[in-house]
Amino acid sequence: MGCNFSSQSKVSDVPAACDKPIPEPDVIGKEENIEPIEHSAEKEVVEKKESTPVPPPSISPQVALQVPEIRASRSITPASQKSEDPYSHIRLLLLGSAESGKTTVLEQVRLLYKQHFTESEYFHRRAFIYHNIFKSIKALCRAMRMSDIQFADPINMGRAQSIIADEHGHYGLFSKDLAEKIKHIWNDKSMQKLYARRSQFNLNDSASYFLNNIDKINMVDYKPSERDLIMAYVPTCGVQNVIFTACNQSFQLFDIGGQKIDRRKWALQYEGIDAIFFCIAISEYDQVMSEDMVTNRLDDALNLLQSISEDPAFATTPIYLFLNEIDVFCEKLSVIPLSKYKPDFKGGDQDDAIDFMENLACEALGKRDRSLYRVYRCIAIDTQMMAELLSTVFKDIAKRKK
Ligand SMILES: Nc1nc2c(ncn2[C@@H]2O[C@H](COP(=O)(O)OP(=O)(O)OP(=O)(O)O)[C@@H](O)[C@H]2O)c(=O)[nH]1
Ligand SMILES: [Mg+2]
Repeated sequence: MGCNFSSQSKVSDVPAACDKPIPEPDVIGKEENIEPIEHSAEKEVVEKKESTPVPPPSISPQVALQVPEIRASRSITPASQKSEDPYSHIRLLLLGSAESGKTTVLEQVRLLYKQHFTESEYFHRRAFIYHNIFKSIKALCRAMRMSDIQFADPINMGRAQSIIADEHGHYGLFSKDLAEKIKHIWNDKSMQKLYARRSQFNLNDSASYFLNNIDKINMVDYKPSERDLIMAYVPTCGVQNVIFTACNQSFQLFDIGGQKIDRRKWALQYEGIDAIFFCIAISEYDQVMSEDMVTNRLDDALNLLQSISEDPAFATTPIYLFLNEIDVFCEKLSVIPLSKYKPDFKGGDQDDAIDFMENLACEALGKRDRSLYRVYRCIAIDTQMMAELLSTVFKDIAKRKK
């Protein structure tokens, strides 16, 4: 049986998705402070501190989007120093391992609670969309090389080799030649067969979404849509936060990078936190961490949840647990049996498998009073689902605060 308070999300008719990216060296550059946005109506503020730089928009897009792949300062300013009166808001902290959906939740909050993106943020996300596309096609080419599948068009073999050999980050418009190569490879009949087996190798969850839209994206005047922003993966380095109003209450939501290197600085953000949003990508049951290529990602996420749950700093702080990526999880189950990785799972349908995952999470929260956590099943890229879920959660938090 699952825990109480679960939102029984529909697991049929969910968007198609795929696997996590093949690990590569960290992306980055120097730290960037994005100007706070002020909305005249409610004076809501978005503050950002990410260390993923993008050259200034004044440079020509072709040149400007070539973001260097250097990781620089990852310093995190303690949340308590980030606004004049940090305790005037209900303070929420997003935690979870890398690629668990934390930033996706934050970006849904921004879309749903009308925190518009600045031009520089669009520019920044756009750079990463090119990078996401290149990383995905490279991962697919590598997987093809390792598989027993041959390209339907033999010319694509040479194209794939050149993609694999290309060490650039590709944070900008693709040349016409490169765009054509990517399209030929992606549209190869055999590639589609390989893609159907994507659960067997690491691939970004949004690979097909962006690869299918490459013509629209590879345009000088391309501006990402809201959907594109939600689908992009921009690894968070440092901390970012958004201030918004819900249930007549002011909230401040903090999002921190979930990679191991970032976790060392998490504790700087713990002061004065009113509730934790913890994300687990339950689809990761068969994957290993990019940091060490050994630790199972789900086990890592559950251990992390347990350590946060048992941290004295959060002894009385409610945890809202988001069992995320239900769509990818359900898609994967038929290809990669859960019992192979979790022998305690004795089989059953999708709902049984989700219940099993929920039980694992509840075990990790085992020492915590039942009134101090809620568990929700979600697909963070689904804006409608998140609208309902977040509204319920904000109401609950506001009620607790009264
Ligand atoms: N299909 C699918 N994709 C998702 C879901 N949630 C997030 N994603 C995608 O997964 C990728 C990673 O999500 P993020 O929200 O950036 O992950 P994160 O936890 O912030 O990762 P770090 O910043 O590295 O700690 C993005 O491409 C998202 O679009 C989901 O429920 N389903
Ligand atoms: Mg993030």
